[in-house]
Amino acid sequence: MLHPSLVKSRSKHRPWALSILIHRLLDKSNSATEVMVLDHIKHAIYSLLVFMCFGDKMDEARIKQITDLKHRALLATIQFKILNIFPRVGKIIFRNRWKEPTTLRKEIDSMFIPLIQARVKYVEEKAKDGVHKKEEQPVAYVETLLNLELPEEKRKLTLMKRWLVSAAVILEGLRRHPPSHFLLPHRVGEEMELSGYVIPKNSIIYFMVREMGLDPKVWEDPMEFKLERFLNTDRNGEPFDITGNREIKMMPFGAGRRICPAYDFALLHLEANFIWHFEWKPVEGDDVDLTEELDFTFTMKNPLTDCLLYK
Ligand code: HEM
Repeated sequence: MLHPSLVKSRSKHRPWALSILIHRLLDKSNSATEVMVLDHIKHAIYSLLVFMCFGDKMDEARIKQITDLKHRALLATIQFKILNIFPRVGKIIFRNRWKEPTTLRKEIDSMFIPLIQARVKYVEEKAKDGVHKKEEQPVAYVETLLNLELPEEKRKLTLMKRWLVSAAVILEGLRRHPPSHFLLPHRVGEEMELSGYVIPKNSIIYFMVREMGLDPKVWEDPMEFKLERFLNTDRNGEPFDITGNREIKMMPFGAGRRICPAYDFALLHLEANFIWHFEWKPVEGDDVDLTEELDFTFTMKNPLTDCLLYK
C-alpha cells in the first residue's frame, strides 16, 4: 500500500513526492508506512512481460510465482557455473548439485508449458467459433512462435524447436552483424599473461566483437548466414549461451560482470519486433545490401524500409 501522504502528493502532481517517500524509507525513526518501491516496479514489469508473452492478464499470485521462479533461474546461472567445469565428470562428482538445476528446469517447464498450451487452446477455440467466450485478447508473443514453420521441412515446430528458431534468427544476426564492433573499453586490474603475452596493469583492452563472430577457427563458413548453428542444444541439452558463462564463442552483449544489463530485454524486444510485427520479403529487383555503416551503432547502409510489410 502507498502511504496516504504520497497518494495525496501524486494527485496534485508534485514531483518531489518520490523524494519524500525515499527520505521516509531511509529515516527509520519516522513512523510512515514503508513502501518497497522495487517490489512494485518489479511486479509492474513482470505483469507487462507476462501479458506480452501470453496475452492473458494473470492474477497477482500467479505473477508473483513467475517473478520468483525467474529470479531463482537468473541467480542459478551464477550459482551453477561450477557445473560447467568438465560437465561429463562433473555429473558424477557433483551428482547432488546437478539435481538442483534439473529440478528448477522442471519447475520452469511446469510453470510455462501450461501457459503456452492454454494459449494454443484459446487460439484454436477462437478460430473455430470466430469469437471467444473470454474477453478478446491481443496477439501474444507465444502465438508468433507457434506460427513459425521450418522452411525446408514445411512443418510447424514442436514447442522446443519453435522457441529455438526464433532465438537462432536473432543470434545469427548478432553474430554476423553485431551493432557494436567493440565492447566498451575495459581496464586491466592486475598484470597478467595471456597466450604468452604480458598484459600490464591498467592497460586498456578493446574486445573485437565482430572479429570473434567471424573467426573461422570457431565458426564453420563464418560469412554464411546459417540458423543451424543455433538450432541444436549442447550436450547438456542447453541452447546457445549468449552470456558466455559456459563458453565464449561470440559476445555481442559483452560477457562477465559488465555484460549489457539489458541483454535479455534486448533479445525479447528484437524477437517481438522482428518476428511479431513484420513479414520480411525482398522487393523484386531490389537486392538486399548487407553493407554496414557506422551510425550510433553499426546499421545497414541501405535500410530495408521498402522490404517491410507490417503484419
Ligand atoms: C541489440 C541490442 C543491444 C546490444 C547488442 C548491446 C550491447 C552492449 C555492449 C556490447 C555493451 C558493453 C559491454 C562491455 O563493455 O562489456 C553494453 C553495455 C550496456 N548496455 Fe547494451 N546492448 C543492447 C541493448 C541495450 C538496451 C536496450 C539497453 C537499455 C535499456 C542497454 C543498456 C546498456 C548499459 C546500461 C550498458 C553499460 C553496462 C556497464 O557499463 O556496466 N543495452 N551493451
